[in-house]
Amino acid sequence: MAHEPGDDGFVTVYNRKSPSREPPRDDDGSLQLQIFKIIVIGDSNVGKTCLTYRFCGGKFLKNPEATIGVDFRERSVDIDGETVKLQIWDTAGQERFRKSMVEHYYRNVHAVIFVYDVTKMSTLESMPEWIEECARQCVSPAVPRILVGNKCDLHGRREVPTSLAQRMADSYNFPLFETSAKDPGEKEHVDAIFLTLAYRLKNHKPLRLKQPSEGSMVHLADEQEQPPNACMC
Ligand SMILES: Nc1nc2c(ncn2[C@@H]2O[C@H](COP(=O)(O)OP(=O)(O)OP(=O)(O)O)[C@@H](O)[C@H]2O)c(=O)[nH]1
Repeated sequence: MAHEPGDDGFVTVYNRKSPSREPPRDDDGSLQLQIFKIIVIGDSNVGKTCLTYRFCGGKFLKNPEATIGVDFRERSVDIDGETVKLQIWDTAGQERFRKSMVEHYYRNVHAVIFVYDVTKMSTLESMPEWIEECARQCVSPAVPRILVGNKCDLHGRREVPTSLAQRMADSYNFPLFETSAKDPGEKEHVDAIFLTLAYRLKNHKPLRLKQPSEGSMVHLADEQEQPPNACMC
């Protein structure tokens, strides 16, 4: 079971290697580790599992099964010389596999990744419903949200033009990324999407994220400081 971090991303973890199972020796006998909870949301089959697996496992997951409830994946990354752990919640897209879990998805979340499939227009069209669900669950507006179009490797089957997705992203003030969990050439781009969020969370700074052209790297630009996740409800 994954640890659930608090609003500031910190959880208390215990040293599993300790033969006595006692906490490691720190000031108060505990080790503080910064963990950020990132949830991945969107219609079934858009590639949420494959994207999270690409980031956490480094590979394209062949033959994934529909997610039931939630799957957890984790990856530790180095941000400005400090290690932070990204706890990725790969959520179920199918209503029947997610309805009892929705509150858990959004509790203490630090960032939300909304995913659609560039080869299926309906997955972009349903995006407002996912965004409304997120709002209904009292996720603070200060929690970063991004929009990701997946399956860009399927060039001949694209239904969603970048311009249309960009308009939707702009209307919500989200950064837009287009990528592919399958294309090995997009591995670094997938990493960059998650690392950008990690940087933002670690530094509590909003970032303007740009994707100037297909396949190019993410560009970051700092804005003013903003408080971390704090539920307004
Ligand atoms: N061509 C291509 N196929 C992909 C890509 N990502 C995922 N797929 C395929 O899309 C299908 C669904 O992928 P999943 O990752 O299971 O989708 P999901 O959004 O997690 O689905 P749920 O668990 O039902 O919510 C699988 O057949 C994958 O092989 C991609 O970038 N390109």
